[in-house]
Amino acid sequence: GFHDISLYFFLGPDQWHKNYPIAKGRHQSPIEINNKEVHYDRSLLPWFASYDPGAAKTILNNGKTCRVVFDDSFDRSVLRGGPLSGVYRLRQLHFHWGSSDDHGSEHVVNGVRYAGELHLLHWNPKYSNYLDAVRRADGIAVLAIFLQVGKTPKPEMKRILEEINAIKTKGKEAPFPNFDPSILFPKSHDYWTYHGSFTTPPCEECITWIVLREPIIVSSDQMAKLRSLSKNAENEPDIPLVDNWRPTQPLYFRMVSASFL
Ligand SMILES: Cc1cc(C)cc(S(N)(=O)=O)c1
Ligand SMILES: [Zn+2]
Repeated sequence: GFHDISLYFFLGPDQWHKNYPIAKGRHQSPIEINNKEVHYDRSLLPWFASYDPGAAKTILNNGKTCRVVFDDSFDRSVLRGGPLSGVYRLRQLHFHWGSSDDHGSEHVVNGVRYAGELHLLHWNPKYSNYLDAVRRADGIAVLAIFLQVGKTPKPEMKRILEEINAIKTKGKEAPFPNFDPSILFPKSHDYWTYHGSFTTPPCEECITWIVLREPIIVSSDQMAKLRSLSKNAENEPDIPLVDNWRPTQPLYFRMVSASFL
């Protein structure tokens, strides 16, 4: 249908504003993070994730990314601290990647594009539900982790990538029980934070971004695994699911704060 997001990637991010004017807003994501414009904020607290592995439910291919969804019916898996006030409930995680290892991340750091980017999306339970939270400036918190291609991949990524065969085409879903995504975190919790938006339509400006400085290492084969996903449904001609990242957007008058010197 016309509201099918994958159509928007087909039309191109520069067309999104025709249906979602906010896509040309002043608080859009992703952005380029440049050391010159970053402000070290020593009042920033460390962030903490306390996730219940039992909250993991399913993994699915929705035609625009590979997504793992979690039970967010109560404060079961939460993110707290950092720039956030109160706890935010983990709802889903998903990935962005390119058509080759030299690009694919959404955020760019001092001109460096990574092969991919993992987003863990959380919502503020002070609002009655997720759809209410996406209409609020402090409604959503996304923890973003860069995927860097290297020789010694993180073994914890294997579990997700093994499931990829079961969700090759759009609409395919498989059970994904007993998974604590914090095993994917890098050693350092150093982060940048700024206020931004969804990187896909409707591009709501409701996200407190927490972008980790340290990437996690994946192998080139693991990135190829993500690229083996298809945008199309089972009985349709194959369209590789690649390059599901939005180009960086203007920073305008925003401050990017760093938790580290
Ligand atoms: C596809 C998609 C859905 C949602 C809720 C959030 C995002 S993002 N990239 O802004 O975290 C992407
Ligand atoms: Zn995302």
